[in-house]
Amino acid sequence: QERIQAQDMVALFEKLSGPQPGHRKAHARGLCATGTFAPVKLATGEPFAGAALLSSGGLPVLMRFSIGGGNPDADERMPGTRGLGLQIALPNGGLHNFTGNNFPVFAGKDVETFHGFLSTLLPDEQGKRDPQRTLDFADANPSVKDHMVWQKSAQTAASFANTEFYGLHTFYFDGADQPRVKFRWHLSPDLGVKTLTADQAQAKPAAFLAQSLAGQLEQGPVSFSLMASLGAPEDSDTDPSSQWPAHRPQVKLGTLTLQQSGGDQCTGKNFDPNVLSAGFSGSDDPVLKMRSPAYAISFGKRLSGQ
Ligand code: HEM
Repeated sequence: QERIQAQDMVALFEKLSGPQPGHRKAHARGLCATGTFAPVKLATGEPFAGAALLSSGGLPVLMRFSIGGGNPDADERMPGTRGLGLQIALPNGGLHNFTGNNFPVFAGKDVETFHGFLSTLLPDEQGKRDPQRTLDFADANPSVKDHMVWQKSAQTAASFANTEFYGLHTFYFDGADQPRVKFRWHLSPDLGVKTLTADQAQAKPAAFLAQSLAGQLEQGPVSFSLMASLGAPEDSDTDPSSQWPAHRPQVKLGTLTLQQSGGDQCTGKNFDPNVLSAGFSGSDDPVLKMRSPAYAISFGKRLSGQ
């Protein structure tokens, strides 16, 4: 099997959505927001205790909520991928990014499988798409199946504030007075998960998510809990299509509270998920590793109007 590079992924995204100069090559449609991160207090020896990320309250946060795909005018009534790029600024000048999606399992065990899966969505020479190609690919590549099951059942997000976001990859934390922590993170909306039926979604305008979020912010606090699931030795740390058992212990790391939504502070940002604060590191997951070069290529292109 041919090795797929970051530029091949970006080229495929550009084929799927057509060239969109100046826009992100994935998650092109987005909504920026700001807020603060308040960490929980952890006792010495507990997992994550002593992390710089968790050592002081009220850290400034920049967020970008998004719709999957390269179309900057994507219809928000459509079910499917929603994303969140989250950047926490530490007092020492460090940054920690958490960039996740609303699905709990990735479409493929590695970059080649993900690329193959997305390629089945391209139209043929006659401009026709063939869903059977995708089904045949899934039969030959079972690691995309759990994601396809999710996609089939996914409903339209009612609001970004009512959406759960999953980091999918495995990360590590190395701190003093504790064994190495192996974890996967997710953000759980404190207002609860809410989705729309197809009829409810069709009754909305094509763009409603900015207003939904602004309305919720007027009514009261909008927040998320940052959670970490702790992995057992047998849980995969390199395969984002392999879900960990749901009963793994969970630690709450803190609360993310939104202050404002709208604005263009996210335009010049790159929410590269491998930018991590002291003590944290990414696993050898090849999909996680590919994300840094792919985001950098897209970042450079969009900043230069390509
Ligand atoms: C090989 C796998 C992947 C590739 C090649 C890829 C590629 C990209 C690219 C090129 C961008 C645009 C970056 C920019 O212009 O700033 C992007 C954005 C994004 N991706 Fe991925 N991605 C991958 C996997 C994932 C996964 C696993 C997740 C979720 C866990 C994810 C979530 C997001 C989100 C939320 C954004 C929007 C970030 C923002 O608002 O700036 N991606 N991705």
